[in-house]
Amino acid sequence: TNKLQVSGEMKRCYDFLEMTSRSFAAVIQELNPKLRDGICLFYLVLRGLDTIEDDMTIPGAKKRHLLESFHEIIYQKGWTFKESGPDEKDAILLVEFEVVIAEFLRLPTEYQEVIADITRRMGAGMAKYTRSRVVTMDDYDEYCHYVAGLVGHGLSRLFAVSGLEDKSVGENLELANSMGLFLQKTNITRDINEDVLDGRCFWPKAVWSKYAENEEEIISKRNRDNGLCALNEMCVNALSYIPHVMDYLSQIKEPSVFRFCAIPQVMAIATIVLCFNNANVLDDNVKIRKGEALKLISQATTMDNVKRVFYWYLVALEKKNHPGSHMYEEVRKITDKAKKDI
Ligand SMILES: CC(C)(C)CN1C(=O)[C@@H](CC(=O)N[C@@H](CC(=O)O)C(=O)O)O[C@H](c2cccc3ccccc23)c2cc(Cl)ccc21
Repeated sequence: TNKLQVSGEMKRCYDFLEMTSRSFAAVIQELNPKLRDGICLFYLVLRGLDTIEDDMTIPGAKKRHLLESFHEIIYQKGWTFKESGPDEKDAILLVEFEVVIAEFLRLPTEYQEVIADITRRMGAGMAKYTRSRVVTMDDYDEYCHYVAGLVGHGLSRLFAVSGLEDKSVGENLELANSMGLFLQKTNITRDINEDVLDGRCFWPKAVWSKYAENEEEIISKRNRDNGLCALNEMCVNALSYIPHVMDYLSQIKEPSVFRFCAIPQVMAIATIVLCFNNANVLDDNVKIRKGEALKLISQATTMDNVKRVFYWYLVALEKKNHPGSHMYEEVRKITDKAKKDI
């Protein structure tokens, strides 16, 4: 990455990228120059939204106003926000957000319009969910659409606008949505212990209320068998996006765009298979080992390799799926179908 060619402010933006998510920052920096800055800035704008959404010290009305107007804030030179709670890990990004805005305003107008449109729709969706909980399965799909599906929409439109991918990639937004939902639903399923201990819960009440009286009971040791039933239902729900993920990745041609898209997906399949029927998820924040992650990153280079990775993990899932484990039949259907298709 010849950083020397970027402006001082853009250099600072890449510093923020590395602060927020080191491993993924490297993948963004390896993107084709036509997309590198645009996606770095898109990522930072989304991280700015996320930092506001996550900050429990911002009063409800003020938070909703910030979320709903963030798509206009990104056009306001000099805007900064110094009121983040002390625990917000990315607070520095909002303090120095004017740097992101200055560079955003230097992007081609077409890129700005995609980023602003997604920011507007995501901010409105996040604002809606500051008031209501995720109750029904439709709420679950809608919330994940707002915070992750729309990212797929925006990225696919940027890929098309850059000319590096076919126009159709920016039009088939159902597949793009599924790319985001697979990642987000995997994260939500994995993070239940951390979220419940933080007083939050993104698992739909429609699932957990069959097995627990309240959110704390999902992870309690005395309710373990029921907690595992809920966990397995959450895993099966996330696994349902795999066919769409395969179809989406099959249409991506530019190598750096393929890796950018494939790396999070191979991490997600490994994570969701690790979570299935795994009581540790209810007690801890389980993560795939660093060595396994590095191996996955090295594999996420071609469609054939990605198919092999998914196939391998679905065979591993089949091995974990014992008669008597909850969702046994549904998992059988997924693994049998995948063994035919992949
Ligand atoms: C919520 C989320 C899944 C959309 C977050 N999200 C991702 O998870 C990142 C990966 C990431 O940040 N990994 C972190 C791990 C972590 O923080 O959990 C890492 O350090 O490796 O990838 C996604 C992402 C990348 C490529 C294609 C996508 C298509 C649709 C939706 C999202 C897509 C992402 C792309 C952009 Cl532009 C912005 C955000 C994301």
